[in-house]
Amino acid sequence: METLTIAQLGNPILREHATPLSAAQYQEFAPFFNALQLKMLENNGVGIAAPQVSESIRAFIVASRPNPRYPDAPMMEPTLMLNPEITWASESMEKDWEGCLSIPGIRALVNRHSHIEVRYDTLEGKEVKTQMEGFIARIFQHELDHLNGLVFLDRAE
Ligand SMILES: O=C(CSC(=O)[C@H](Cc1ccccc1)CC(F)(F)F)c1ccccc1
Ligand SMILES: [Zn+2]
Repeated sequence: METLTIAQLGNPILREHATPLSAAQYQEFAPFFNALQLKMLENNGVGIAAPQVSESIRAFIVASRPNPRYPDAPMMEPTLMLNPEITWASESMEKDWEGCLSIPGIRALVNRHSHIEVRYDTLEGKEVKTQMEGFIARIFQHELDHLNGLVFLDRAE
């Protein structure tokens, strides 16, 4: 596999609606998902979506960690989420700063749901249903937007 390149804003791939994966494909993509996680880590990201490396499939990684901007952000293992969905979202919204590996050097204030309930599949094909709030909920919503051809600037206040 050639090394992954992060698509920058202006690349039409970032504007596509990504394609769902069939469970039969999960294991097939395992090497790609490892490369995707490495790409995120080498760029100090707290998340990354497959379309950002020009693979228009419904998969992303969430990897919250404390950082200067979010000192109280929870430390979590990088988590691969396949065919992710929001099943419930709070009325209450919170505004905070976001960045994007596809739009380097730009930060914007973005309104996101404070609490969400989500579902996704793991690489092993197990369905996970869980609740998220705060920074993790923010990252999930940011990455899900990437699967639907949206970037955070589209929602900037
Ligand atoms: O700007 C970055 C890197 S940009 C980043 O990690 C994006 C994820 C993200 C950062 C901040 C808020 C929500 C999502 C990753 C992307 F672009 F692939 F989606 C950042 C890192 C830690 C905290 C805040 C910002
Ligand atoms: Zn992004």
